[in-house]
Amino acid sequence: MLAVVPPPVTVRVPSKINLHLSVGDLRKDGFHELITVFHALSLTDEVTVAAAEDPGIEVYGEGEGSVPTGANNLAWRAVQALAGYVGKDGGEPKVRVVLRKGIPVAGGMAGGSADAAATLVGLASLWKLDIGRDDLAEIAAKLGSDVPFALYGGTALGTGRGERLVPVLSRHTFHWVLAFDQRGLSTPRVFGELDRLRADGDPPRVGSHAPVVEALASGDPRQLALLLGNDLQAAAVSLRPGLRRTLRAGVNAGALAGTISGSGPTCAFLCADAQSALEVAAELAGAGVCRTVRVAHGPVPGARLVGGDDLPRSTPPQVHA
Ligand SMILES: C[C@@](CO)(OP(=O)(O)O)[C@H](O)COP(=O)(O)OP(=O)(O)OC[C@H]1O[C@@H](n2ccc(N)nc2=O)[C@H](O)[C@@H]1O
Ligand SMILES: Nc1ncnc2c1ncn2[C@@H]1O[C@H](COP(=O)(O)OP(=O)(O)O)[C@@H](O)[C@H]1O
Repeated sequence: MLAVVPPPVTVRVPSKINLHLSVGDLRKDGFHELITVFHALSLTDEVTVAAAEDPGIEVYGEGEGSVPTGANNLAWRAVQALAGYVGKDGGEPKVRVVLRKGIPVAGGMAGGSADAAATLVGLASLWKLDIGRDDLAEIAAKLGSDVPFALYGGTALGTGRGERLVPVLSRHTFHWVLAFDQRGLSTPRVFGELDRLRADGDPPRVGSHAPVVEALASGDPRQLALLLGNDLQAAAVSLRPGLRRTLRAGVNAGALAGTISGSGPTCAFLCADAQSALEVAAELAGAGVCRTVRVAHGPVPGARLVGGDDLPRSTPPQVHA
């Protein structure tokens, strides 16, 4: 009898920027307490999962040469985590994962986390699992601090090490220009640099996230522009001083404001509208301050099956402190 092989499943998953990132103390487990406002952008990766006798990972697109294809790829760790959770294939899942990357690698936009989240959603469909997004989020949090957000997307307040999420109302589509740097920055290195800067002095800290949440509800990009802030920015600029010039160039090109996303080095520029974003992107591309420029909008939904039925629940559960 012929075995029925299920058709491959493709998932589109957003990148993220941090509209607000407040870094607290270093915890005993090596992580820092965070308060962050995540915002999912239309710059995406696409992940295809398929049943295969020759398991493994293939990577194409943005930064393909610098993405590991072995067991340390975050998407493969997601395969193993879900297989372990449901007791499938004795820990050696017979699947092939193809990553088509648009998100810059080690860019502070959570590309690896996005691929892990997409893999969980794709496999849940491929294996016809009766599992919801909230159960996947528990597995996701073990894979990395940013992975749960990539499942839900939208705009959300993240606390803990970033994995505890509450949705934030965002009334508007915001338009962004993204400047990719020549090389990535290591997330642990940037957190370490912030610890060093804080041990040596007192770099300025972002204030409360509340005004950012209010600006999102108002939907006014000009109000939001005044409030973008990231405690990791000083550390990223300290490690990569050229970013100061990139940030200036975006504002000189007509952006309302610029910020470094997460641990960088990608710079995100908020623009007044879609037309302005195109104009800023064109001028920034000619300024010679970055490798590549992209336009994107947000918020957009989290990991979604392409052309198929989706898993239930599209916003994170309410969590009360
Ligand atoms: C900084 C942020 C902001 O959204 O994004 P990126 O710049 O990486 O995209 C995240 O906190 C990154 O999350 P993620 O990239 O998933 O990090 P993880 O794999 O969980 O952790 C990698 C390392 O970063 C440091 N880390 C991460 C999160 C956190 N709250 N405190 C930390 O100190 C730790 O050294 C940890 O070992
Ligand atoms: N699927 C993946 N895509 C990108 N990078 C990955 C992936 N899996 C593991 N990595 C590793 O994770 C590191 C961080 O990548 P990424 O998630 O893109 O950046 P960031 O943590 O800055 O948001 C990369 O340098 C790479 O070595």
